[in-house]
Amino acid sequence: MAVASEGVRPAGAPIIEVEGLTRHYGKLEAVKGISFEVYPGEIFGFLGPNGAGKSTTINMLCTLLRPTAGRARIAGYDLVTQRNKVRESIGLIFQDPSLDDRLTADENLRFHATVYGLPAAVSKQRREELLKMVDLYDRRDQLVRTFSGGMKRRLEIARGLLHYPRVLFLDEPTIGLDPQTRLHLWSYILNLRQQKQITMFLTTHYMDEAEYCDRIAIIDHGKIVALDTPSRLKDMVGGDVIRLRTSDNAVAAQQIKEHFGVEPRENKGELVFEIAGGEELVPRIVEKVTARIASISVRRPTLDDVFIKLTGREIRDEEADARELMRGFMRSRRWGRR
Ligand SMILES: Nc1ncnc2c1ncn2[C@@H]1O[C@H](COP(=O)(O)OP(=O)(O)OP(=O)(O)O)[C@@H](O)[C@H]1O
Repeated sequence: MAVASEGVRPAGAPIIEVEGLTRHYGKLEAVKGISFEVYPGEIFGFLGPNGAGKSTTINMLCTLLRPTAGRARIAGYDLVTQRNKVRESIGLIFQDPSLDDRLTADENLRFHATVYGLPAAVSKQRREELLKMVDLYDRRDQLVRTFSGGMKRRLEIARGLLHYPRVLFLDEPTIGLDPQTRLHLWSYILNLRQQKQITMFLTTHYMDEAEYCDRIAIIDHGKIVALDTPSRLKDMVGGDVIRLRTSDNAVAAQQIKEHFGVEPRENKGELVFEIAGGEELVPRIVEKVTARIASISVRRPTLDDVFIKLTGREIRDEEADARELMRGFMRSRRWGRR
């Protein structure tokens, strides 16, 4: 499988350097010798389906999981031999909430500041600054239990930044949140990058979310299959995406191949193919395909199309949807129980 070239490489020394990073769980090779670099101030995304190895990678980079092989440096510190230095340089925001909802927003931050050994005056000043930044200052003395999912995530972001890390790791930061809250949270993340020039490494399986990243590594079965900016990745698809539903897909596919030189694939009863200048070609397609056309659509490629092009599969599948639903359910139960 080809790995897309890294077309745009930001200037300066990398803040995350990963070389041949590998992790086995028994016989399973969950992460298979991946290599990449992230540059200061970048929002770098790891995009891939459930089970691709995203969490395993982020856990290794956060020093929570020991690599089986390979090496990595964060802010110049070696992941294995300088673990404490790495930990001082990073902030973490995980999939599952880790706030104490019996405490107030400010108490949660104060506890974290104590763990990091921040002097009282510094802690007070940063708590104030960060609570304002995530728009929770007015709610600082209220119990986290009364917060919405989006507010809790914002508080987690503030907490992850208390010790002024150089790199913030976010594992599926918006999982289980509704689309509007996800959008809102992203405006905070982008704002944060602008204000603090912080480097962010995040994992996601949401295509729209990956679009916010400066660069994306697409990961599948523990390997990076492409790494580039979202727009350059989409260029790989090679034109617009045309979907066609006909009364006889076999005949239509043959005619498209004959007249346009592309071989459509069948997906859920539709013929799908990529071609440059799709909109202008629609009348000719209608003319050349003799099977009755029930529907035809043309759109610009998405990252989903890139993933299909690279792996032959869609990134979302029903199993993943079901797993995510279950995760949201478990999370709401856990919060409810406390
Ligand atoms: N502790 C573990 N023991 C054994 N296998 C594991 C363990 N953690 C993960 N795996 C396996 O390693 C592979 C990669 O999992 P990982 O959680 O890193 O993927 P992911 O891309 O983050 O997916 P998800 O979003 O579902 O967490 C999967 O096959 C998973 O089942």
